[in-house]
Amino acid sequence: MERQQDYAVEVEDLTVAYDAKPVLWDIDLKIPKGKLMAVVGPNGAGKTTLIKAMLGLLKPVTGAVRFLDGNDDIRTLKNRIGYVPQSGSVDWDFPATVQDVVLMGCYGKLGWIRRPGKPDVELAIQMLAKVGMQEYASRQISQLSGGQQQRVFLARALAQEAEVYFMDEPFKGVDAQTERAIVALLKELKEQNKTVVVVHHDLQTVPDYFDWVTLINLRVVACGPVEEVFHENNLKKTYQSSGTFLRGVM
Ligand SMILES: Nc1ncnc2c1ncn2[C@@H]1O[C@H](COP(=O)(O)OP(=O)(O)OP(=O)(O)O)[C@@H](O)[C@H]1O
Repeated sequence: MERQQDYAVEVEDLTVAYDAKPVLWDIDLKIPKGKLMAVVGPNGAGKTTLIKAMLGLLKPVTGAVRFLDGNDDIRTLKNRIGYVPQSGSVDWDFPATVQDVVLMGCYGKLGWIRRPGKPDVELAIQMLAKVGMQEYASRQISQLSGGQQQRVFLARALAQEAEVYFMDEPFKGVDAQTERAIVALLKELKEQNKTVVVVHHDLQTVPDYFDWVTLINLRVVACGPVEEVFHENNLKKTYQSSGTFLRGVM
């Protein structure tokens, strides 16, 4: 029998609307622990909205989201849940160095009162090295390219040492080398039994990068192991009427 704690995230009957217009309908999802899950669907399908609603950044019209061990209050889970927003969605008009930004990942563990100490700084530098950005540690975050900022966001999430990560298009606008580095990080997180939910647009790479997938377009078309649900029929249902060119994907 399935037990509550087998799931990293459970979404039940979730409906989300902007200005009374629903953009996600009746979403039910169960994401088992330790999975690398892609969320795929056409532009405007509601992928970012889903992530934000799961994180409590948007208030749903109906529905519930439960995390690890059935906890439905994300505020009590702070440092156990990590979020890498879409690059470009953060406006860095205040002065902060790359290292400062990565150290922000440690605040959940530290609390706001204790200042980060030497071990925290060492962890931050170690995580920057993982994403190939250690030489930029003292650079202002605003003076980095979009792809470099994306890597710093990843380092910040890693420094948090969370159990469940949400990443909104981490591969967007990154070069091939960075893409390989991010894939290696995802695999490393999986080896540590972390759960990672990734909004992803490149259908070709889904079977290589992920073991679980949710196909979404306003509603969930399918959710499950890639080898079971990522097939032409479901892709057609997901992308029909979106005008997306699917030939050559399967
Ligand atoms: N703040 C907002 N106010 C009103 N409508 C919004 C808002 N944000 C998103 N939407 C609408 O909600 C729908 C879902 O948007 P969302 O950004 O979640 O889609 P997505 O699947 O992430 O798209 P993309 O692949 O283009 O990033 C779209 O029709 C979008 O226009």
